[in-house]
Amino acid sequence: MSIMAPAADKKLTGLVAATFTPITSQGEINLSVIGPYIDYLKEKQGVNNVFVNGTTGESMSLSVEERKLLAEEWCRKAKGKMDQVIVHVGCLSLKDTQELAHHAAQIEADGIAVIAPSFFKPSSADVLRTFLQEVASAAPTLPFYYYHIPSVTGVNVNVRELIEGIEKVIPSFRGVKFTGSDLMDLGQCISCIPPHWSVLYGMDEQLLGALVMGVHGAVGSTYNYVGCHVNKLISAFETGDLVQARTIQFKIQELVSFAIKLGFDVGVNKQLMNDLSGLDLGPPRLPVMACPAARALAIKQKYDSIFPE
Ligand SMILES: CC(=O)N[C@H](C=O)[C@@H](O)[C@H](O)[C@H](O)CO
Ligand SMILES: CC(=O)C(=O)O
Repeated sequence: MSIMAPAADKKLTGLVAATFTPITSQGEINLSVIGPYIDYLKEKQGVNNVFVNGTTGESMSLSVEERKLLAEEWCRKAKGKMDQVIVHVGCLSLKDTQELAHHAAQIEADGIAVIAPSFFKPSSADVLRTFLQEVASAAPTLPFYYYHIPSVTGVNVNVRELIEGIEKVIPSFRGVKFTGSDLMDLGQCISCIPPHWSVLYGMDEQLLGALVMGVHGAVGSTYNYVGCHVNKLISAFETGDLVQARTIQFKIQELVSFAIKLGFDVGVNKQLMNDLSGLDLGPPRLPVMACPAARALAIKQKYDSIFPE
């Protein structure tokens, strides 16, 4: 066996919570909540993987230094508790992204994920692949995931085209977090990848469609508080009980569509999580606005009516 083999190279499957970043009322990152947050996810939601410093974690509104401190604390507190900690390291600057990738390797994260830069956008799948290759070279042994989220980045490359043969330039490539609705592209990715890679779906409200297509897991913000229900959805799907799987998916759709009508951004989502979990994750950071208390409470009431105790 090569000594260059990644230490924790296990296939990523099941639910992955895209975590919120705890912030104090003064607007500083709040590392003290991360330990209790991990216990909550494990014990109350049955979620054993986290995706930190992503969209939900407001990574693009954090400094590189803050992202390092957060990633380090997540890795430290998750040790022996979570199966995997995936650290999102994407930034607008290649240098910053490489620095965070290198740091993630030092703190023994289980993997890194990278979104496409979105101010100056890669002009083609080839250019994006070259960017990803430069990032991976800063952490060559760490499992590497491309994070596809065209609704946010505006970079809508065909993922199948991007990943075709990508292991030749990124030997550590292990899969895709696919936050998009193109089930054809999703299926074409799943059908072409080697068995030890993972494709994880990122549109929580339509996970069942992606499970049918063959995804290996899911990364999402709502698994912070509906993870326990979605674990049942996945079990029902795996045992062939589509009626039960649909029943749960329809409930999640009812919750998310209700939230979207009230303006479901990270600020609202974070306040909903505060109300449902009892954790104090604080407010979001500008330009995301804090959520009016009444709005999150209305969504919580909807949650309580959809998922009575
Ligand atoms: C755009 C966005 O943030 N998508 C998240 C994951 O990637 C999802 O988890 C959504 O928050 C969720 O599906 C609710 O719409
Ligand atoms: C939602 C998601 O996957 C993220 O926070 O990046």
